[in-house]
Amino acid sequence: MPTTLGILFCKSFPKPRYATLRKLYAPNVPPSPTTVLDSGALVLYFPSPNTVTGEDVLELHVHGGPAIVRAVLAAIPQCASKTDTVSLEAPQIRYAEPGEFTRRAFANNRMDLPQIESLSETLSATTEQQRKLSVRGTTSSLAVRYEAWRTLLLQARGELEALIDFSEDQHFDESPAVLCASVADQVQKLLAQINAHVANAVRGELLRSGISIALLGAPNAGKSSLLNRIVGREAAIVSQEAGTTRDIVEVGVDLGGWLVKIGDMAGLRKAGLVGGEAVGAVEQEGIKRAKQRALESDILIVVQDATTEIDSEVSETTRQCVELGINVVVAINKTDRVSQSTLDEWKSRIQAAFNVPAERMFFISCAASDTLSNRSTVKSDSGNIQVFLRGLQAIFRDMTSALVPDAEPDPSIWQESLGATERQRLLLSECLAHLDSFLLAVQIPLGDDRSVAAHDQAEEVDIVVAAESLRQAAECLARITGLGQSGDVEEVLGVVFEK
Ligand SMILES: Nc1nc2c(ncn2[C@@H]2O[C@H](COP(=O)(O)OP(=O)(O)OP(=O)(O)O)[C@@H](O)[C@H]2O)c(=O)[nH]1
Repeated sequence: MPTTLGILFCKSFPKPRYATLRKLYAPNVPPSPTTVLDSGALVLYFPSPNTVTGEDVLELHVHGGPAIVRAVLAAIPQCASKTDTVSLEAPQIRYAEPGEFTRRAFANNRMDLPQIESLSETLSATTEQQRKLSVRGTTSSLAVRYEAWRTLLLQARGELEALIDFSEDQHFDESPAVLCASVADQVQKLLAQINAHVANAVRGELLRSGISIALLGAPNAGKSSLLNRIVGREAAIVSQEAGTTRDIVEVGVDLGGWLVKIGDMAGLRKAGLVGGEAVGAVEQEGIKRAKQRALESDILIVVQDATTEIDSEVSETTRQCVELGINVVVAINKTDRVSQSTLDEWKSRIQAAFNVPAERMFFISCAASDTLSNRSTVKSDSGNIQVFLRGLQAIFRDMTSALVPDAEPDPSIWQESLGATERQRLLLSECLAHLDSFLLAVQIPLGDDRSVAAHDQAEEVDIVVAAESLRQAAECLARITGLGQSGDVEEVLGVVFEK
């Protein structure tokens, strides 16, 4: 196709992969100084197949004036109206549909489906960690891994089906029982790998959708003040009046490269009369929502006023969060109002109340004057807020770094697992369910005590059912890479190009 456009240059077609300076002329009229469209365009020609789409690509870098751009765009379709001396046939020239280059790249095997999904994420990445995550997925390594797993399953299924296809007197090098055991062994190893991959994909999801943080504490503990210090603006109302925050105030912020969603919530206190003051229905509803939000968070920050006692409602909800495995951090606030000896006492009190290790305990003062909006330039850290933020970031790093299975020779491949998208993760979970069915069919115990020893009586094993489970598991992997049902490809491309 680009050779057709040679008519624009009135000169030799540029040497492939060299940036060449060319005048662009109006097509189909004798070239003259009056038919020049752009006096100096940079032209780059990339012949297929090693191009972004796998097809010939011609890039015209013209001067940026709207009139020049308009004239060149108007001239391009005219190139197709007559064949020039170089091209054999005049192709249709039209504007590309949204995402068409990527679609063509996929059709010409220049990109696989996981790469396209990552490209979509690269384009929507807003934080540094999201950028790193999406860049990891733009190589073809994820697709290569899925395809290797699928091949392994197809081979395993082939071995099993040999047992069905051949007659009983057929000679096998291995007995059916040994063969079943060997296939089951391979499947169990694969299952462990996919499980580790899925666990990392869940961690990657935290980077993509943001880490959810809940601020929990008694009324007036300083939750809104802390939120404002973290985000560097007055996102929530701060007041001396207890019970100021009624509903959840959600704020999304980029903290050191991580997207976090912080929820400032109503202060917890028991329903009924508190200090002669009634807790109204609206506040009660706020407290209910606050507890729920805490239980659904990835990180719970308990804000404790250093001048008051620990509230029983706060400690109860915190304990529930600890039981759920939620990361709990305690920020002892208003340190400007108490002595050092009181602060020392707080350490043991917090440990006893919440069982939180010392590195998850921070002594802060939200009343201190430096603001976080200029935190990169602030040298002093009055209020210890920056120490607190660094502590939080260490937790983010911990929660979002790849888990590497023991004795893994190449940890880098597990980094890439973080880049697996939610669609891939769901299909992998489906694949795991089929592998479990397979192991059940060959009667390998499920659960932690999985044994690689196959059932001695291989004749009792339902080989047909087992082989079918392997086929379905392999199909899930095929759907991830776009080798499965064509509907999957269209669905993914549709979602990506919609964005
Ligand atoms: N001295 C001192 N006062 C603080 C500090 N942090 C917050 N305060 C004050 O404590 C009061 C309550 O602060 P808020 O941030 O509104 O507390 P809250 O926990 O959001 O309160 P509710 O919305 O009622 O749950 C305000 O008057 C703040 O100025 C601090 O570190 N030191």
